[in-house]
Amino acid sequence: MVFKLQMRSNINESPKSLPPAPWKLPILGHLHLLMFSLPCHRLTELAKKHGSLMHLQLGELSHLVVSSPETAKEVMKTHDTNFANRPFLLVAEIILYNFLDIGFAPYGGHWRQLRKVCTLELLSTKREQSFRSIREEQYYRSVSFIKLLPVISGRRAKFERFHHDLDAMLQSIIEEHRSSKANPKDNNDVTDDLVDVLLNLQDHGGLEFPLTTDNIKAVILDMLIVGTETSSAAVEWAMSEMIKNPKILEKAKAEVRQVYDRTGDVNESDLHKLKYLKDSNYWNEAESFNPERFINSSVDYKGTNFEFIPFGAGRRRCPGMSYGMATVELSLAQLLYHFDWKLPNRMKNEDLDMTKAFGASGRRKRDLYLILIPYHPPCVG
Ligand code: HEM
Repeated sequence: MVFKLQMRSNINESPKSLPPAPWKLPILGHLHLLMFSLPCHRLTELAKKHGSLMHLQLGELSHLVVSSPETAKEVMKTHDTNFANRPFLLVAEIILYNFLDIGFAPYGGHWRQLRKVCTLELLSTKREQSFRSIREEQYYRSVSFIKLLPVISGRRAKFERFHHDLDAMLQSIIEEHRSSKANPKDNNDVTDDLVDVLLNLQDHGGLEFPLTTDNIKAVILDMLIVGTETSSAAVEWAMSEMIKNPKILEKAKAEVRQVYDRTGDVNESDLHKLKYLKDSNYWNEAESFNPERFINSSVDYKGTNFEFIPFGAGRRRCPGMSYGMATVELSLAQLLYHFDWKLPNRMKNEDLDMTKAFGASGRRKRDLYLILIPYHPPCVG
């Protein structure tokens, strides 16, 4: 099994036109098959048995599961718009203002407009720098809320209470921005941040669909939750894999220190010099961590090579790809540059537990605890 991709489709196809499927239960469909182990592992087993294209019924939605890059390309060509819709999630309905964000918006004009705003106004290179301060500030304000997400276990009343608190926080952020816009003298910040940009678009954007305040709140949540969860999960896994494979850790550390030792300043502008760090953990022997496989390889991560699609593919592929890559690479470069790392309590590297948690961003099941030893660069005292 070299590749696996789950695609969603709610087309009412007749059973005859659907690809092969495992046996299913009357109401659950195939849900029971994914409940007792990690979906990615279970799907791999099922694909081995049923072929490179199978059909799974999960509740009311029909899913196509594709397990080879060639089949994926073919299927995307013929069914592209069907895969542009998201599955229904109660948590997204309640927390994201009835799907008013980008990530869960149904495919159509409204989503297209938000996606354009996101790509051109929020995640453009020009904006990236000016958003750094708000990302940090708002990240800390909301992190305690975000941490609660996995604890909430599927009940409408709990989601609604959570949404109520989150909404109050977002409302106060918006009001603060409105009032500092109205009183520019009290405001020391000269650059527009993410909220300012969205409020400006709401007031003067000339958009096809009006940008409501709920829209703005939902988009802020997308940027905070999607943007931080995915990047931090990637950093956490990369660190775990390197701790488990000390030779790789040494190589990555040596490269980072060779590039940055001259100044001691780990900045974004020299990231392109790090060849080894542009890692990942999929593919041939998909379960083994082997960054070497990407060196001199023509396969990239941008969504056209279906062997490797960490950011998705097609119309809904991740608009935060460049930003996410920069965040992950810079965080790893800083962690590797400034510290040496070891496991606590004389734990052996090979004993590090690598179990994945059940969930969308695929985090570690158990937190990663490491001892850090500061590194003193030769040039900077
Ligand atoms: C390493 C970091 C990241 C990874 C691995 C990642 C991965 C993904 C994936 C797999 C998707 C679904 C794509 C599909 O359905 O085909 C997605 C969607 C999305 N991502 Fe990311 N992402 C990352 C960082 C970010 C950042 C930093 C932001 C914004 C600040 C962001 C914003 C979004 C949004 C808004 C969507 C929904 C797009 C839509 O539905 O049209 N992501 N991401």
